[in-house]
Amino acid sequence: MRRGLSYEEALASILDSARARTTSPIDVPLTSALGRALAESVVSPVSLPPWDNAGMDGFAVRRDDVTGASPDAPCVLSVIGTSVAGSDPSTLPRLQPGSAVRIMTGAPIPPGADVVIRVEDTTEHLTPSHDGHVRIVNDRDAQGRGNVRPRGEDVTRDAILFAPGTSIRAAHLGLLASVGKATVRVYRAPRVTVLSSGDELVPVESFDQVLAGQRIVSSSSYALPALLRSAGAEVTMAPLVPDSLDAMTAAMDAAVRDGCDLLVTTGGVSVGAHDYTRDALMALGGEQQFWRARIRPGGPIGTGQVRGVPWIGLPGNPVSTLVTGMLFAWPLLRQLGGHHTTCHVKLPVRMSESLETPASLTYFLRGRLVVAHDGQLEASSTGAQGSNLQQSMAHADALIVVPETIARVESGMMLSALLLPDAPFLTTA
Ligand SMILES: Nc1nc2c(c(=O)[nH]1)N[C@H]1C(S)=C(S)[C@@H](COP(=O)(O)OP(=O)(O)OC[C@H]3O[C@@H](n4cnc5c(N)ncnc54)[C@H](O)[C@@H]3O)O[C@H]1N2
Ligand code: MOO
Repeated sequence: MRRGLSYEEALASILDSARARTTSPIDVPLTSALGRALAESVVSPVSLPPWDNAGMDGFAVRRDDVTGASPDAPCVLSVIGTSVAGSDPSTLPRLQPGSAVRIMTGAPIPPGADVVIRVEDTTEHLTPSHDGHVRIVNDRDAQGRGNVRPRGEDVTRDAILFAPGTSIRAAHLGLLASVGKATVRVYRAPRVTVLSSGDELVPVESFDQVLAGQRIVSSSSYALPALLRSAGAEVTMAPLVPDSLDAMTAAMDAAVRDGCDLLVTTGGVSVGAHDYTRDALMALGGEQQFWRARIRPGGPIGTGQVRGVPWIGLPGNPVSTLVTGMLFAWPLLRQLGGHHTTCHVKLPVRMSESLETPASLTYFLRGRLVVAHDGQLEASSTGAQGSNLQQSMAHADALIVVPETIARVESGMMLSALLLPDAPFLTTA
């Protein structure tokens, strides 16, 4: 019997049920916009560059004057002015035949000029003359564009520069600044509250109880918020919840009352006598959307909504929590935050080892990636893969996706891998 949804069905179900739920647009100063998604179309009121300008330091000249110049037959022009970055283009002299204007990179091209000869191709470079003339000894810059960067080459005035849903990265900040966006309309960061349950769990500050042999640290209270923040979310980690229906119900109720865009629970979602999460959802009048997916780790994942707030119940084993947090909560938070792109980076990888995998389940193998000698990305498992083994995740760069149809991975087989959102740099074999 097939238990639960496939990975693809589960992801589609989670994203589809929250399509209309992007956070509200807010205006923020440009410097606070990094990592957010645009909630407006950005139209540029200016052309960039704003004027035809030089791509090299040198001399603005007329193409006809300099064509044919060589060390044996230098072209001698009289220098009638200088254009520096910041010069007012309307005050520059017009080039007549036989004249040149000294020019710096980025400075406006004077009228009449159509080529910039780099300074290295003049005798000015090594032996500056003081007779008001420049000697051009090479005409290679007179070919093609002639080191002239045309007005509007980068950005056309009145054109749409970015569409809503664009994720704002470093380069976007630069362009937004260049077109005058001191304030940007973005989707507010989605707020997610994380509730972790389990009588055995303590915060790291209570490590004495771990040493006394009675408790374990709630590692997911540290790992999961970090992962979810990498999706652009504001994460509130609620106090640890004891294993009781009343405690879980009260904690979920408080989280939703306090206001959040997504409620994530960890643990208590399987079939144990103390697994109260789904009962608490029901006690609050919530709805379960699905429970269980045909994946490992993370099979007992549950989703639904409580008082209109989407809920994802991540299984408690710490690796299952992180894997399902990455596979399902991360893309949902991207979508809630208005990002057009919600998926992880998917890379083709060649397996460098053979291993058995569970049949009829999509298996997310924690993998290390290296660039092999032939330039291909090569993947291997990080070792023992139990969903309680945190090292399997800590040493991973990616989740290698082994589809339901594959029961044995052979060395050399091509698979795809989802890069962890905070993956370290890839090494070379
Ligand atoms: N009879 C069955 N037993 C289990 C099944 C099943 O289908 N039938 N599924 C197994 C799978 S798969 C998983 S995953 C777990 C999920 O169980 P829960 O979500 O109910 O999680 P808990 O029972 O609360 O905890 C499981 C495990 O993880 C540790 N844990 C929990 N929270 C944390 C935390 N915040 N930080 C660190 N470690 C945590 C907890 O101590 C348990 O060891 O169920 C299997 N069982
Ligand atoms: O969800 Mo479980 O991860 O297979 O231990």
